[in-house]
Amino acid sequence: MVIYPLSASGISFRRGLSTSASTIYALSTAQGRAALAVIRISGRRSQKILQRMTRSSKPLPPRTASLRRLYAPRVTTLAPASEILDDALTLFFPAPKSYTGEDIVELHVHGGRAVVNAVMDAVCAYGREAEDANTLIESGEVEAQVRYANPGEFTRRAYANFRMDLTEVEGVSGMIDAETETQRIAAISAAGGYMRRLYNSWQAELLEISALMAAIIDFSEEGYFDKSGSLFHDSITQTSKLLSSIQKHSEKIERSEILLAGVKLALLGPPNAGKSSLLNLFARRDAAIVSTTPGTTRDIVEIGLELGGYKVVLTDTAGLRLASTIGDVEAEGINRAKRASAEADVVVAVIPAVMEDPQWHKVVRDEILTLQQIGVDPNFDDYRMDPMPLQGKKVIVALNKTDLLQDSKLELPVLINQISKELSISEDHIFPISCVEGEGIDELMQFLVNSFEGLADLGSDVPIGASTRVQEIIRNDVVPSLQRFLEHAQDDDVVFASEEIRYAADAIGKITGQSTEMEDVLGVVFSRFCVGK
Ligand SMILES: Nc1nc2c(c(=O)[nH]1)N(C=O)[C@@H](CNc1ccc(C(=O)N[C@@H](CCC(=O)O)C(=O)O)cc1)CN2
Repeated sequence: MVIYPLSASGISFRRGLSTSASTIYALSTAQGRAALAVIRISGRRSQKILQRMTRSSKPLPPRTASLRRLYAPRVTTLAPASEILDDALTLFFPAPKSYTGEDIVELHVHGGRAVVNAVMDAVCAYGREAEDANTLIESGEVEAQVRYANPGEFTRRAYANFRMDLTEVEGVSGMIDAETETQRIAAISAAGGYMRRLYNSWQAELLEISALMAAIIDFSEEGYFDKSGSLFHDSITQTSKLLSSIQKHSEKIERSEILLAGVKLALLGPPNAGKSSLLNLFARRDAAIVSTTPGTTRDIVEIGLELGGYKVVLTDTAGLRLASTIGDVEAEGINRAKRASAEADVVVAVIPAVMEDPQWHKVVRDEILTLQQIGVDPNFDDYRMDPMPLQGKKVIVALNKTDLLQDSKLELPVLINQISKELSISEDHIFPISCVEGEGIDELMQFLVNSFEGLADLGSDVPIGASTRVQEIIRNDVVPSLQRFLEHAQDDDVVFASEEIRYAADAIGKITGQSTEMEDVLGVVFSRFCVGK
């Protein structure tokens, strides 16, 4: 039997070999004054450190919170009372049932800077006491140490000890970085093992197909299998099905991306229309300079905010004006404004209900009409939500300063109708607002939130977060190799086809951080075909 090496990539993660001599500790909560702080210790010496620190010889009850007094090492030169460090809630998780798979101790202390520093100094000092060194020399280890953890080292140990795969590791960092509700939901699917299970199931299926292919190759001469046989046919069907679900998954990741990176929302409009005031209302803070002098916003102000659970990157742009009436600096600002609007997912055109300069529409109208015609990336077509009479950009009008109208009941319908016609924007997409009085802001925001939902268009699916690493492996390795499999299979090229399956399985192994072994393939072959018989 020909055995093809699976891990051609040669990646080695040295997993399972992590009987690290060092015990690590770190402040797991944020730096700085706080009500509480959690100090985590992981490694063989953690229990010993805790016993000494609490001056207790009793082993701690596993996985149970207990209130203990923490003492400084006796070396202190200060008054005896200073030996008391803090009263802390302590936890002990014995290996292997812990986050890292090693013994873990958690100290929940008061969150003052001096408390944290003193407790951490004590952890280090107790950990380095000579007695331990003797035990370690006996056990044949030289370099046992207690030291402050490197970034991500607890999770790295969790991975090394097979407590997590790489998608879960990435999920954990996603949980920590999540700023919005959607980002959190996207991260929990990875952190909670959903991606691991999904990718492992793909890999298991590929190994099964690989086993089929190996059997076809090995026994074809003996007449048990042939290329026209049903097994070969089955493997092609199975692979095409798998390929299509992998492609669907990949599209879902791309759609989720807009939620994760943020919807790009641009504010556009003539000078002094109230764009910055609207931005401030959105951001609920004074983020942009609000001034009544036209042309204040010469540059682009970018603000990240959360609207209805969506991350939004909002750009306030320079007011559009006629190029002949402005200076170079402002002209550059206007160019940037145009670029920002062209790149935006949604554009809010802010137009004052009472026009100071009737020339506004020459510029704004042209700009908005151009935006509507800007072709969007064809890949984004399916995410575009509604059947708006717009070709390209989604443009919404905020008709501002309605408080300045003499008789808004009478004037507004006329204005809305006029703008709708001039800009070929549906009346439903024109929102009368007053930034000064806060009128109509909620309705506008609600509409925006609804359109964000349309942009990501995940249906009933939850957003999934996948790292660029994962996306690239799926896009550049897994999908192409399965496509090549189908091509080779079409040409009855069983050997080449079978190599592609193994390549795809190996690529998925790269995603989860576990490399596939030929043993797995053999295991499946034996269980399915009773080869030795
Ligand atoms: N105090 C505290 N809170 C925390 C954490 C932590 O480490 N400490 N976490 C850190 O990220 C998260 C929880 N994650 C954890 C994941 C696994 C285990 C653990 O002990 N796992 C064992 C036992 C599981 C069980 O009880 O059945 C295991 O998997 O074998 C603990 C925390 C969030 N909150």
